[in-house]
Amino acid sequence: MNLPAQHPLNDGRTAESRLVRAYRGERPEVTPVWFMRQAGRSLPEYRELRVGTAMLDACLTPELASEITLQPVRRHGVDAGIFFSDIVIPVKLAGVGVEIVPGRGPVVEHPIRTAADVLALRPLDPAALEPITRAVELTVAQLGSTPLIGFAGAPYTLASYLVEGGPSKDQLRTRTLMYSDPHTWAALLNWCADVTGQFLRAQVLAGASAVQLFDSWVGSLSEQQYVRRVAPHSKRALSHLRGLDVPRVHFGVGSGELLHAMHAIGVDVMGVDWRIPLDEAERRLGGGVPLQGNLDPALLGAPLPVLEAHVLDVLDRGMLAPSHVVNLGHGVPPETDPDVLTRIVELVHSR
Ligand SMILES: Cc1c2[nH]c(c1CCC(=O)O)Cc1[nH]c(c(CCC(=O)O)c1C)Cc1[nH]c(c(CCC(=O)O)c1C)Cc1[nH]c(c(C)c1CCC(=O)O)C2
Repeated sequence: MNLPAQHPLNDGRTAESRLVRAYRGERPEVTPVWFMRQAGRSLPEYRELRVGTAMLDACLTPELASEITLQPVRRHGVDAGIFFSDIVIPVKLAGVGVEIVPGRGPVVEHPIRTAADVLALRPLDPAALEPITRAVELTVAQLGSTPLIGFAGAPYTLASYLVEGGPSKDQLRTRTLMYSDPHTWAALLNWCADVTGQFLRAQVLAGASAVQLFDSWVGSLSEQQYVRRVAPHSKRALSHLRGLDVPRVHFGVGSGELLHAMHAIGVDVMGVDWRIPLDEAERRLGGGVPLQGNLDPALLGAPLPVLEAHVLDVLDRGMLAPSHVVNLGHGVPPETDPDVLTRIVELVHSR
């Protein structure tokens, strides 16, 4: 491994954690669990800390980003922290005007739609990643033997925000660009792959013990277009982790038809949304792939006995995979009662 000697995976702090073992395909006695968007608006302590600070400013203030990352770990006893940041941070650090509008998501000042727009994109100066490095270092020092998961947005999902200028239902303009101007498309996705790959590498070098590549909106693509026009760029993003032996997780919403192709870019673990059961995901992947997921976030608001039965069903189906990390099929909805998340952690750990 080319990880720094004092890296948590190298110095033994996290290598034997339940999460890292499960990501490597072992079955620890207790199934690990964490939640996408575990840090954030479901927590009153998060809302309190965020008062008066814009989302992306919070991400770039190391002490704040670190504290927000730690909050759900302390509160719920989850098996990992997920670094508090956002997929658009590397885009912003490369000089693109982007902010996060509360309740809406990332909004880009000048959407990127033409060859000239793509040509004008600047590379990311590695020095700009300093606040990320610092925040990760502060966080892993506090986490001790609990692993930190680093993450980044995959090129397609990032490009969808750049082209649409904000959140969109089915990435229509983005897909139109993909069909109409393959050269501009490839240049844009390569740029996204490099900034997002640099962001990912910085987190691992600073101490993250695993990474998750979020291709959240990949479900709007056909498998054929994914393989031809997107997968090579996702691979390129991961190539920035060359020489760094950390488990790689890949996840997209509505990606049931793409599981096999998404796994084939060279990842260790597949995240599954709630639309197909884990035994079906296992079948589609042809067996042998560790799985993560896939509680339906809608059930967080259901009566406790209904939710608990669902958790047990997901655990049962996960037994068919070589290993399983419990998570939601997408992020924690902001209106979730945080005690419900704590209850899920207790239930998973008690089985
Ligand atoms: C698509 C995407 C984005 N950002 C992210 C993705 C991929 C994951 C997914 O599919 O949800 C990734 C992300 N964004 C955030 C995290 C933090 C870590 C965690 O999961 O706890 C992670 C992993 C913080 C955040 N990122 C955002 C928030 C909410 C903003 C706030 O609290 O003010 C948080 C906690 C903002 C954001 N950023 C983005 C969206 C769609 C939104 C939501 C808009 C809203 O509902 O307000 C883009």
